[in-house]
Amino acid sequence: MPASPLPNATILGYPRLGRRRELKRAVEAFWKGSASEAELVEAARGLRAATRERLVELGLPAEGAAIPESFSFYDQVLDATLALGAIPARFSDVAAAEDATDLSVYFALARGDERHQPLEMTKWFDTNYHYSVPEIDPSTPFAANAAALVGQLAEAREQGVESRPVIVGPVTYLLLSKAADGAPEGFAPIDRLDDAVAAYAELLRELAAAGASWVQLDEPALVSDSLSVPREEIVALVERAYGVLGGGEDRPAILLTAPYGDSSGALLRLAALPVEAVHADLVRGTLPAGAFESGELVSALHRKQLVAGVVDGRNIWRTDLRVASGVVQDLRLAGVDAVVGTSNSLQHVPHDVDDEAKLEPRLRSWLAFADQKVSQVAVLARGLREGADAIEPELAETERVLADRAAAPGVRVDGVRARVAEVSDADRGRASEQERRDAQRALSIPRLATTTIGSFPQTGDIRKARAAFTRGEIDQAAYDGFLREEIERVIRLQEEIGLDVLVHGEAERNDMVQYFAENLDGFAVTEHGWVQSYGTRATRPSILWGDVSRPAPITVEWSRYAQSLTGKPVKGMLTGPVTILAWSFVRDDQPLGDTAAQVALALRDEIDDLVEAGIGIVQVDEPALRELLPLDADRQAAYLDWSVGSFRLATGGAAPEVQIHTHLCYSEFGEIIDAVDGLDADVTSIEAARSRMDVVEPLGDHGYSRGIGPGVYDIHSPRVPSVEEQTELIRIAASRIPGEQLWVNPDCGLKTRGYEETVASLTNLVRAARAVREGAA
Ligand code: MET
Ligand SMILES: [Zn+2]
Repeated sequence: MPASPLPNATILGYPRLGRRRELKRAVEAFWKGSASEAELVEAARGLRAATRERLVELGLPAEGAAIPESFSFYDQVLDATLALGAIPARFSDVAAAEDATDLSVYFALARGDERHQPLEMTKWFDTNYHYSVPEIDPSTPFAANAAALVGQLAEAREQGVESRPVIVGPVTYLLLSKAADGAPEGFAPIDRLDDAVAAYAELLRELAAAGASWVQLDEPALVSDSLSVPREEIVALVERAYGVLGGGEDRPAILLTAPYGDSSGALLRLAALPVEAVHADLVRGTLPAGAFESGELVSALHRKQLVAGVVDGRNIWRTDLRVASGVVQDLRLAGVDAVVGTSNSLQHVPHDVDDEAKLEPRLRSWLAFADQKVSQVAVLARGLREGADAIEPELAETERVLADRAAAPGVRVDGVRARVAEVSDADRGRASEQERRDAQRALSIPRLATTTIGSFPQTGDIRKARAAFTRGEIDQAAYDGFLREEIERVIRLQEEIGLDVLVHGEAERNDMVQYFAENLDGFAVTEHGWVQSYGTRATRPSILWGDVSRPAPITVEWSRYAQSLTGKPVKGMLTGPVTILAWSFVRDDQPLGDTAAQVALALRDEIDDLVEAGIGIVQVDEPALRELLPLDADRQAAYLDWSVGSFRLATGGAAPEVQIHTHLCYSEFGEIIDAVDGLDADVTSIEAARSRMDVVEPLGDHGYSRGIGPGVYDIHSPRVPSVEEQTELIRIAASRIPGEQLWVNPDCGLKTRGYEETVASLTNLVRAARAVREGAA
């Protein structure tokens, strides 16, 4: 300290799995034992080197800490746990083992072993990325371990790059932690803030000693109203923590970031902290109202840098460079030392549009994946250095591309728009609950009816057949024949097990969103557009680029076939509009609600056709309803309005005798219970086994009157829950919810499970339901 300022271009982070998911393969080989730890470490080093080289090639300076060290073997919150030495006591035997290495402890926490449950995983802010939840109690150790970060710095230096270590900041870290089992009543991890900050201070000292000029501390907690502590208090906690960290002598310069939302309410206070740079997400957020014009912001930022997150790290569209350039030029003109940056880490977008040779070139020209976004940052930064005129050709070019996008066929389809315009409130309402209950008696569904959530195990055979079909090795008829056999097998199996409401098993779907994207107009799918979901897992979100419509029925033939095989009711199975949007990259040129309504109408037609084909029960999954809830409380009401509205629009055409189910797979339910009620589904299944039915209580209190299926079988592990265990859970639920409303089902779909454990678990589930039904066990 004082360090030289950051160069005027940076990003907050970069995808970690590698362009071809090399890290996934390396880590999984290590887990399987087919690669040594040394080989894994070497692979990771190679990936990090490739990333740095690529970032320099794309225009980030190699000097001055513009390049973040955002690599992770598994998860950035887990990285922080290791860097802080905050190993939960229940893993102390692992850490003490003679042959323990940092990496073996790391993966034990991530994945568990025979004797240890892994750390829980949960969603990171409003993304579909999952982090490993730290477990903190009053005696959790905090002892800095900077080895990994220091190693990366040295590696970078050898490569001729001065990089910037990135760590989740102390306030966010603790607010995302949970109290370890056995922690005293009333204890909250954030109570340990001072201890954690001391460890961070030590980390910073070690980094400084290793030559780090800058460090990035991420505090997305600053933008969230969904944490256990109100936002106002979070800002105060950040002030307390950074007051201490900033006061430290031997430390790198600090860049404090606030990604994923609007920190404008706190920015003036953040600017007053003893840090050298603050970041603001200027895609989702704004600058503090009035403070810019009044000069307040400029004086608050005196001798500090502002990293202006003007390039969207959550989406794959080309940035409107003219608008972004305007924002950063205004800052510069006002006297702010602005650095062009991304709104958040690019870990949520795929690598490179140029890898997508099969995408329609016109669509491709509208897109920017991580690499294109880095180039855009570099262009904007040049505009700051040389003046906006210097980048006029680039500004004009994006303008041309955006205009092309706006006018391209399929982006606005008159018929689709006319239909949305005609939607009225009546389309979003069904018959009264009572009327529906009466009409649905004809379905003859027993009390405590047993069912599953939809998917059955996706076996190697299914994946092989799909791959062969995709490669053109088998034709449509052969593939369809294979799927029919699979459906028949799954139906017979469910009959044998004795389930009451059957499913066709979803063997035809590679993914519950992509399958619909492939069958609806307005979507495109990518070849290499992988985005990390957790650990080594990645998904390939589809791109929703145009007006959405359904050229032909999608699921109807499979459901009709399944129903033709059995006298028991077969549930039709659809993914809901909110989830389709949440797990795709969605056009940014109109409100999400407008797009959701188009998807809803397509699904509405699908439900009509299913009913026409003799399907009496249709499930519309909305597992992402909670995920998409805005972090900002002010935006939540509007969100709930369009999200619930789109579900109701999708299902509102169903006659009273059609039973509509929905499924949500998370248990923090309290926050959106009104929304779930608002969906007005006849039956809702939710995850509940892991929390031992905790979710049922708020429902009971709420006077929830429709059907509810709290999961009694945790499908996240291969463990087979016994009859007794499941009986107990059903009993707990039945003590809080009238038996007529209760359904018995697993927590979620079975696609990731094997057949052996699935059959055993479902057999036990059916026995448990019977036992409670008969009051005999
Ligand atoms: C993530 S929710 C999954 C629901 C889907 N119907 C399935 O069973 O797989
Ligand atoms: Zn689910």
